Amino acid sequence: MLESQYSAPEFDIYGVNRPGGEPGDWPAPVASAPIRATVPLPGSKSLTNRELIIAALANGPTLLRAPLHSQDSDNMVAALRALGVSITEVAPATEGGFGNDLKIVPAEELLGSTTVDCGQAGTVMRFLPPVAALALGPTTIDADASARRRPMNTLIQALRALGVDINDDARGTLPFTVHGTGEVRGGRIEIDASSSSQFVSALLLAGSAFTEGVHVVHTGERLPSIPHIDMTIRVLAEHGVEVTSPATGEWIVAPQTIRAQDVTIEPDLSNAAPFLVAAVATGGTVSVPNWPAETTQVGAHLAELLPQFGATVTYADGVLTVTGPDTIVGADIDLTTGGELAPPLAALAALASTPTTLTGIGHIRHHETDRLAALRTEIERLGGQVEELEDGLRITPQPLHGGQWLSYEDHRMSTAGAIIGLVTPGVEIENIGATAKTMPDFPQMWARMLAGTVDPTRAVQA
Ligand SMILES: O=C(O)C1=C[C@@H](OP(=O)(O)O)[C@@H](O)[C@H](O)C1
Ligand SMILES: C=C(OP(=O)(O)O)C(=O)O
Repeated sequence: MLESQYSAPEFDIYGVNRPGGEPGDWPAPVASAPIRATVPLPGSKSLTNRELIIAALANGPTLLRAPLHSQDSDNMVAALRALGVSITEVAPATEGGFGNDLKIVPAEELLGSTTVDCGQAGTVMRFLPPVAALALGPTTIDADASARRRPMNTLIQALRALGVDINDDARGTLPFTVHGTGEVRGGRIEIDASSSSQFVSALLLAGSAFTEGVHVVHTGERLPSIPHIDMTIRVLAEHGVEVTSPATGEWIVAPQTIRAQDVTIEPDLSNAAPFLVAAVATGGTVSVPNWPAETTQVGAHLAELLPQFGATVTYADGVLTVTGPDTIVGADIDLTTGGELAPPLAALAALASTPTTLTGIGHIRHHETDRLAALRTEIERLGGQVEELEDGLRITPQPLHGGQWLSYEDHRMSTAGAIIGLVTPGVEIENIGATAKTMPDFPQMWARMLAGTVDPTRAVQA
């Protein structure tokens, strides 16, 4: 296993643990007043890992500006390097405060005979195997123990049907070995992507490099996270790759060249959620700069979702601002398109004055953890009332009390606990380090938000 540079902080940044927690837990800071802060955010995980895959398959070098640097992106970088892609860090022309740019030079020939560690990253475990199939030699793909439960069978069966030789243990999960021959036949394939949109994205991202291209037909009853498929299509289009969709749930990519092109990664709008929700939870105001006017990121839906809880949202000059209400109200929301927003919204719902129902999110049982069970368990442990539905949660607000909040090695569980802790004294987050998956600086960013300060190096970019 590769060692990531990111790990849990050795001690909490506030120095002491409060009663109710275990040594090493992170005492969630309580907001002593409504939060007022501007919070710049690091790059999008979903865009960074798509652009890395595309750059690796492109017809020349690429400069990725303002990419995310976190466990998920590190695992993607390491995986592509293991296949022979050159990825180097270069100092950014404009200091954005979130680390170096990345220069990617595709391999003359992708080579397997290697092992890849996906860590916890769904985008690596789904997007990398089709690329490994294009490499010459075997690539063994594995992940953290906690991620070995995530569904992979749809991709394994799809790649086999497209002509790829895969050695697995028939459990439909990692680890498995892709025996790459340097080419993939491709063609038409029917898949059931109801457990993750990432299966569709994975086939489309690499499909233009398959000999016959790829024609994906989704046969399942439901398809979650459609904005993430739209993101894949948009990013491919920006590199000259046309994806056509002759019918709903059907996509065709003809064999074609991926044009190398330098890109700037947008801030991660899903990671904006805990900060914007903090404004709602405390009746304060939080602004996020560099918010794109137009984007395929599902986090942009927060601008319509948060007003349903009573918040006011404004957008001007590239800055999104959320102001909390005097009284948070509950909402009934179908989150089929944005399941990754469920943890922060569930945390907010637990602080509302009336019940909330979140539906369309049965598939988030297959995220970093079973998020429906994890949210119910942890909110209930603090005194809340949550009913687990087949495809969602019904949250009935109750007075909450402090106590330990387990993270299940899930970054969005850690940040959901931090939200509740803002207004509930004594919440102790077990494993705040789980946030390193997509936001290694989360504890520091949270502290800066509470202090209302903005790091001048991270001010709004021109
Ligand atoms: O393609 C992507 O970048 C993602 C797709 C979604 O996955 P699911 O379709 O499995 O929900 C999302 O939840 C995940 O955080 C990122
Ligand atoms: C589901 C998520 O991640 P992944 O990319 O690992 O699927 C997430 O970030 O909420």
